[in-house]
Amino acid sequence: MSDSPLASSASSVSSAKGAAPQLVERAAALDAADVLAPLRDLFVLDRPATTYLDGNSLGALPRHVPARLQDVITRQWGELGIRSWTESGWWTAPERIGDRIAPLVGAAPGSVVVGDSTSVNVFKAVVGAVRLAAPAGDAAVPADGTAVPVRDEILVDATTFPTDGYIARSAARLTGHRIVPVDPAAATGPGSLLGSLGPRTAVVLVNHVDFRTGRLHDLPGITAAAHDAGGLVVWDLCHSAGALPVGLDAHGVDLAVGCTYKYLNGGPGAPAFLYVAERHQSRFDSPLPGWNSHADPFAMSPDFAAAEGAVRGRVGTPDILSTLALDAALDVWEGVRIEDVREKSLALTDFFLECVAEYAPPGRVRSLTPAAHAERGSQVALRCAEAPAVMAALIARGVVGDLRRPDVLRFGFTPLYTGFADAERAARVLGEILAEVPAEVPAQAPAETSVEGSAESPAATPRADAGPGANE
Ligand SMILES: Cc1ncc(COP(=O)(O)O)c(C=O)c1O
Ligand SMILES: Nc1c(O)cccc1C(=O)C[C@H](N)C(=O)O
Repeated sequence: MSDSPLASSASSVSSAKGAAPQLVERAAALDAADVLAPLRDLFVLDRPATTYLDGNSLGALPRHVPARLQDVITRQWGELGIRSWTESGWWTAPERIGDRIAPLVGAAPGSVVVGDSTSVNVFKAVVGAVRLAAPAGDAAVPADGTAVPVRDEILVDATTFPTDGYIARSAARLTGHRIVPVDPAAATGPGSLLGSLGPRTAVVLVNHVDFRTGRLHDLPGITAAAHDAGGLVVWDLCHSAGALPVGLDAHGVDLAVGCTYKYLNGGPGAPAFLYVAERHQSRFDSPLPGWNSHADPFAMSPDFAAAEGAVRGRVGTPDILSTLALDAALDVWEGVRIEDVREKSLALTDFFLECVAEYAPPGRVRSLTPAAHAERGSQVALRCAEAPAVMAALIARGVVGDLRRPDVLRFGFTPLYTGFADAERAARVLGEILAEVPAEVPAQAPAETSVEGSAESPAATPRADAGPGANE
């Protein structure tokens, strides 16, 4: 792998065929003024050969992680062996590392724990939330005999990453609730999240940023509205943790989950995290109470007594190698302000859209990502009729984004290591490829954001993912 400093990458871009000089110069100026630019050297990036825009699927490797893992394996495991559970702090790693993630998502110490996959944590959070809400079937019957509707509905983001939907449906079957699919982006009306809240709402499960379109949902507004209706909210932060300020405590979120292998760079299959608001912790009743969630695990008691705090969200023995790789990866956040990350993320995605408008032949791609900053996460999704061939060609030329079938090109922008010259190069290579790949059908779908101009709400896209193909 070769890494080169920003300056040499900018000069290689400026001499590139077909580059628009004003964009190359702007990219160089923006990179030079970027307060986060020095962090890029903390990562292994195959530059200039590769422009890595897939940190919204798998974050890049921080340089120091291999040596730290080597120590965990050879010294902590090899030499200390079983003693490392105490002497190397293995036993308390899930809550200690949770406390390192907490400030990045606006959570108090003691409210975040790492472990298991996001999917498993969605299960814990949804069932836990249902148990915190008024139990289904427990209708209060007032003196006049009028039945009060029970809280028997789980509202689920209809555009959710599939695993959340599958797990919510299973949780609903187990708890006797019904699933109500809702559109979290629609302001009001039938089918909208806000319009579906009511006295039957027990729990709302929403993705903070839509994995496909990059749309950022209104966490403060949805949380407040769900509470006004008497329900609880579970947020999936996979695409926002480490990409933008979340403010879990400030906005009164009940429970949240997220993965650590995207913007937190914890590595493939790194453990996920679970947030339980302080005010709910004493009543949080995990559906997966394992011995690691017990108040005194080594009592090995047949009776379960839940630990205090976020620790009760643990289940069984943590995956120490992955957990400590994540621990090491989090070092790159030392002194980094998430507000600076957000500012750069928006500037990067704005600039990329501007470059795409300059380089892409008219009408070949349309942005599904909202133009409004308040509605945008840290990725750009472009609808393109020839997306599978185009993404394969992009990857072959060193621009690594991903494809979401059938027709979405996704580009993730990770402010810790993505620069403005990367955005310019990616858009330029995309333009070259689009000029070579013949158009299948005119891409003129309405109600999307044209990269050439105005912003409108993107339509929900059909989902047909079945398994990984070329960078899926
Ligand atoms: C929003 C969201 N939730 C959940 C997941 C996946 O969960 P898991 O870590 O269990 O694979 C992803 C991505 O894989 C995701 O984007
Ligand atoms: N977790 C993934 C994996 O193990 C393989 C490939 C992709 C992923 C992803 O994270 C996909 C991602 N959540 C998405 O937004 O599409």
